[in-house]
Amino acid sequence: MPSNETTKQYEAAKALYAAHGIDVDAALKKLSEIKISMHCWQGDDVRGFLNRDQDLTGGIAVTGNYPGAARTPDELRADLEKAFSLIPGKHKVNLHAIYADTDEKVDLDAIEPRHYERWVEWAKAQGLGLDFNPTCFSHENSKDGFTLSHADPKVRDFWIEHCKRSRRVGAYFGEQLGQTCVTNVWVPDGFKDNPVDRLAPRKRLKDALDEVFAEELNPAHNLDAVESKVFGLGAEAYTVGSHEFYMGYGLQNNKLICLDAGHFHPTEVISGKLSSLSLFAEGMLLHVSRPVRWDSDHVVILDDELFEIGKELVRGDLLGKTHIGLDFFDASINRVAAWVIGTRNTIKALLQALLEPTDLLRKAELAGDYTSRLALTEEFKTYPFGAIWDYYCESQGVPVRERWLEEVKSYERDVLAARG
Ligand SMILES: C[C@H](O)[C@H](O)[C@@H](O)C(=O)CO
Ligand SMILES: [Mn+2]
Repeated sequence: MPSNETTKQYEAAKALYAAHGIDVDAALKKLSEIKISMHCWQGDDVRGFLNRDQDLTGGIAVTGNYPGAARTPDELRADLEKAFSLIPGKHKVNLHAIYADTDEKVDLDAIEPRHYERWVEWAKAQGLGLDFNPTCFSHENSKDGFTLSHADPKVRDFWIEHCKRSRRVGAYFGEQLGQTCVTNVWVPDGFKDNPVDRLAPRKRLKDALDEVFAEELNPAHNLDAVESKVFGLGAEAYTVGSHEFYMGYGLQNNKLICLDAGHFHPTEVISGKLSSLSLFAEGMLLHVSRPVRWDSDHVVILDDELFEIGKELVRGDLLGKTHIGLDFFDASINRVAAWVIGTRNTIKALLQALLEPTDLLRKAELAGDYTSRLALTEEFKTYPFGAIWDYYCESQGVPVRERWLEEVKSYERDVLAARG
């Protein structure tokens, strides 16, 4: 229950919003229904448990050596639980295939739902949903930078098999948990230098995806997404799975189109793409991230783009067809804190958007009153949103403001420090 002081501040703030016709209680109810898919790989620097001897490849990089990374599935789950205890709402965990929790030595082309059973049992007990991703990197068969579009059919088949099996794991999650799992395919395939033939790898990728998606799965259990990228480390000149490629593929094949905030040119933003995609796509998956000069996967902060993403989703009523996931990995700070900061910020941006008097602003815009549009959007930025956020946190039983940091610090002292 929120304290008297928090409630007092909330009531005062609520009256200001109500003056513009905003129902704050309804906004909070809506917010509590939005699930954020928190990516497991922030907890251990994208290592996973299947190929721990392999270096991270695929043109992505984690920098930093902050102590306390999870080394086992139990440690990772304990860290996730800690993070969720500091984040309001009930959410999802996004797993990569390499996070299988099994005593068997299993390769990626042999994974089965049973290798993820412990994750399902845990998710059930925690009331969480699960999402999934085939891991097409950090493996012997991806060492030359190509997977599903590989010119060698043997290598290609390995990855096709892995992706097919990943979808079945996704369907198993959805069926077991009663919440649709989004299985997202991202491959790092690309050339460091200018290719002669841009078409052939794309043709191979298209055909490989057709094979991967050939099996019909119950959409209530599993939805497929495809994720593009402009470039990766070591694949600077050409990426097979470009935005145009996957937009075309997704539209033609009714797949969710995944937009990762770090996968576009530095001045290009994903918020601006949502309205267009919503008119044509089956749905969208977001990888909310923060590129700093490149796809650096910094922890998400409350910046203009995050607010804009929230506003686009709310103003366009796109929450029903958009799955919100996070994708960042920073090993230079406490990893539990990284999750808490990024996830709380994403929820805050959605709350800001839900508290906007959109109808009023839309009327001003339609009437050509751009002066009011600008004046009001600027004034609403400093409305007492913090008081609403504090009330929401307390009513959801999680710490207000920076109080969560103390809990992370003591977890670091009591649990993470022992890991070295
Ligand atoms: C772990 C990766 O970040 C993830 O699979 C993918 O979504 C990506 O964004 C690669 O750059
Ligand atoms: Mn991503």
